Amino acid sequence: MDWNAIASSKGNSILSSTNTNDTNIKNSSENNNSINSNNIENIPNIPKILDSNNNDDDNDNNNKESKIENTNEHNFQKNCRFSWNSTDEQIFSEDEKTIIAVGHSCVKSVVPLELLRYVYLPTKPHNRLLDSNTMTIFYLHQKSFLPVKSLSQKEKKRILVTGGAGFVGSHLVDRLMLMGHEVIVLDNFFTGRKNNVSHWMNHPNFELIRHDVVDPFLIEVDQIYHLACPASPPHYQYNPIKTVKTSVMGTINMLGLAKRVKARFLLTSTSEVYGDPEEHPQAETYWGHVNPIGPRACYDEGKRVAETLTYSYMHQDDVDVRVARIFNTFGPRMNENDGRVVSNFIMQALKGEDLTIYGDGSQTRSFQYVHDLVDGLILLMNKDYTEPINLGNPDEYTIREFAELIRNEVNCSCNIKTLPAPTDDPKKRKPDITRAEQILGWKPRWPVKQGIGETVKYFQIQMEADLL
Ligand SMILES: O=c1ccn([C@@H]2O[C@H](COP(=O)(O)OP(=O)(O)O[C@H]3OC[C@@H](O)[C@H](O)[C@H]3O)[C@@H](O)[C@H]2O)c(=O)[nH]1
Repeated sequence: MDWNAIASSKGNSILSSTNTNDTNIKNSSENNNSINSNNIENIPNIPKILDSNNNDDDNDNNNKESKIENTNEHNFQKNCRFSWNSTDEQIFSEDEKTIIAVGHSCVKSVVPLELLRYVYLPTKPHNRLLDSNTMTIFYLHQKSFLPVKSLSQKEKKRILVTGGAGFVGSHLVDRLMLMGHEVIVLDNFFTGRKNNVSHWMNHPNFELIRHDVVDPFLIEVDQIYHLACPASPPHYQYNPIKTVKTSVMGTINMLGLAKRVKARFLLTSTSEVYGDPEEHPQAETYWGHVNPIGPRACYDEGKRVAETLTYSYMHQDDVDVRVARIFNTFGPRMNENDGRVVSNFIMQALKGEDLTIYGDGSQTRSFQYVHDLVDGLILLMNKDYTEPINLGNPDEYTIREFAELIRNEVNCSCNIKTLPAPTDDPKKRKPDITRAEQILGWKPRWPVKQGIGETVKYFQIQMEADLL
């Protein structure tokens, strides 16, 4: 991204201003996604930040067209009158219908949604150009970055995110970066992807390290968000021994690190610790119903041991811990072949294939959008509470209802076909989020339909750009 125009824009530089109300980010370049040696100079989609007062300067018609189109896309402030010092009341637009920001002011995690969308929902990929004639990809050099908050030395934390190149991890990293912290990502890229965080590479606040948490790692940090572990059933069942090792040895290594450098440690546990629940909805006090020798055990029991380890380090060694039990989560950057129901249904619908329901489709799940989860994780990390907390959206669907919802959202007339139910597939799941509401002041803000809309758009963009 060449945002050098930032420096030269008059007055409201998005980098230096704390109130970005008058700042527009525009893409004034061409929208041609295929390239040849003649137009390589005109590499498309290089956004420029211009002073909004300068909008009328350009008399070139073509340029005007592309400006209008891209203004709608990148004008972070147009409809939202967002300020970096926004309060929680300013998360929604004035008509209360549109979400314009994410986060919570009490932990200073509020950032404009448009900034985040700029990296996960570009109309064309920012850093890649596919030449379909020669089947070659040009990777574009990013010269500058989204604006991050300027924090004092006291406020600025060094934060380690294990699994930070994965689906959830990369959204957490985006938010922590925009908040102004220093972020170190550890990932072995089994399910994570460099592209999920490539927009931060070479940023002075960012480091990406290829490392498997199964091996010890030493670094001075203030906080550790421990996410590293494959989360989709086909992925975690692919190599169950490795999944157990990741949960057990990976968590021991990260807890050992937290103990040594006195960092606060947050474990991302899962609703799967409740197994095939006999209590509904599931509160944190429920002990669960897990088959210890079934195909899901490598993940379910792995995470249960990870929780046991976390509280053992707390009691025995005084490690400062947090535990989030994450319920089904979806959003952009899910792996298209990750095998979970949301990405499966969306990809099948976009390709016009049959939607595959496992079993009779009467099993239920409750789906949360990824921004809500990131909000909850940051709140939990920064609150003084050590018991486990459920993070999920209690909006419960049968899988058959969910298939209908995706068909409507994608507007496809695909059929539904049923396949055998997986062994030990939980029959129902819904979080009791009373604790999160009372302790964190958190509840989901994203209606499932709205999150699905963004996710469908993400997969559409990826498909159009031939990136899947
Ligand atoms: O194509 C599909 C995929 C999945 N399903 C069904 O949809 C339901 C949800 O399945 P997913 O694979 O998305 O997720 P699961 O609920 O089984 O596991 C998830 O639980 C919570 C998280 O911690 C993990 O991300 C994951 O383990 C299951 O009943 C599954 O059988 C389908 O009907 N069709």
